[in-house]
Amino acid sequence: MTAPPRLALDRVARTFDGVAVVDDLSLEIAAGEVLCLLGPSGCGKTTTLRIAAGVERQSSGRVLLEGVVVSDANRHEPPERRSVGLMFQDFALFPHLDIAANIAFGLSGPKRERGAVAERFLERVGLKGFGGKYPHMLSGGEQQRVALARALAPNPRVMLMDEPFSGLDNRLRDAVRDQALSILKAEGTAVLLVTHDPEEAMRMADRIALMRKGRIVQTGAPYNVYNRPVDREAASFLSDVNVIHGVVRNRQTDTPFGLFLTPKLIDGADVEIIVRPEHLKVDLGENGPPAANVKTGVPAAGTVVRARFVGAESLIEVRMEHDGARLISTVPGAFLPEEGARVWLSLRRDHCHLFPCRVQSHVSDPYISTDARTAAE
Ligand SMILES: Nc1ncnc2c1ncn2[C@@H]1O[C@H](COP(=O)(O)OP(=O)(O)OP(=O)(O)O)[C@@H](O)[C@H]1O
Repeated sequence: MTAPPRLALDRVARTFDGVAVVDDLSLEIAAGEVLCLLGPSGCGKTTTLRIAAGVERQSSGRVLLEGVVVSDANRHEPPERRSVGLMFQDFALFPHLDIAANIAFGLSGPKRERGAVAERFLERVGLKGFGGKYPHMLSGGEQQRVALARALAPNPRVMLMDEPFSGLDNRLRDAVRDQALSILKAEGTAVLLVTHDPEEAMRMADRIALMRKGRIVQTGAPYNVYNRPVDREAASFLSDVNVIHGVVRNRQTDTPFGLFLTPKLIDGADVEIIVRPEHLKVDLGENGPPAANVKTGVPAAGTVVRARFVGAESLIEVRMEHDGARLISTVPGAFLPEEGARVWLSLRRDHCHLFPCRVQSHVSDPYISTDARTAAE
């Protein structure tokens, strides 16, 4: 028999003043798994986490820990009875307690045992010997690691983390979160991590749950969420995107970059082809336009309006000749064509995502028929 998920939210909703902040949201997290709840500010991430912790009570739905209902319409276990660890951005260490006492604070049992556990977790986070110091004597990164040790010391079955690393500068953040991740993995803790930072989510998560307006709109491994977005908003939340517009004619969309088959869409439907900057190829075309091929379609010409070296890659902005639109390409290394140079752009067609526009100018429903859509899905 498979073990029940460490944490499950089952059709959870929360309204404030009649507004649904969390709306029919379900998720499950297994032991040793990191699920990142990723979404823009105000989409309901923190409220979801607070419901999981028991700090907030949902308006409807259930919260289960290891298959046991801890909150539904009839019961509500308080946070301290849920065996969940909490770590927030504004983690407050107790200033009047030394580091060892801070870590031992939530532990039960004889003082000596609590002290030994605190020592062990200090060592785990690389702060052996810091037990007698006080919080103000530690750097931000060290304090964050103490907060992690404090959250882990009671051996929680589930760890709930809300933007826990956002107070740290970039380099320190990478080091602290990599260390946190390896400890959490070693402990086999189920982790729900809330963030609005796609890079953090992709770095930390086994699965990302992309959230918008109180709902999860897509869940999957980071690679899949990045490479198979469900819609334009999902694509553009994870990185900058280029948008190429087209209109369906005879079941296909003709663009300056070649034809795209659109068999499910009706003639006249407006479509958007979304492509990330790293999937847009730049060619100087010194010997004329590069040849069209199956992988990259037809190259289209434009003029370089900006070329910048930004470290591991270069960023090239091109104004297209066919419609004046500006497209951005990122290419590895220091490839810097002259501003004003004529170049050819082509698309990695396997990384293009085609969606009907949300607002249509010629048709009311872009799909051929509801039946056709259902059959095709
Ligand atoms: N106690 C409350 N009373 C009324 N409205 C609330 C309450 N808590 C949250 N909200 C509202 O619910 C919405 C979602 O808030 P929440 O903090 O869950 O979003 P979030 O995605 O975590 O945002 P951020 O990334 O900015 O922290 C916001 O519009 C917020 O103002």
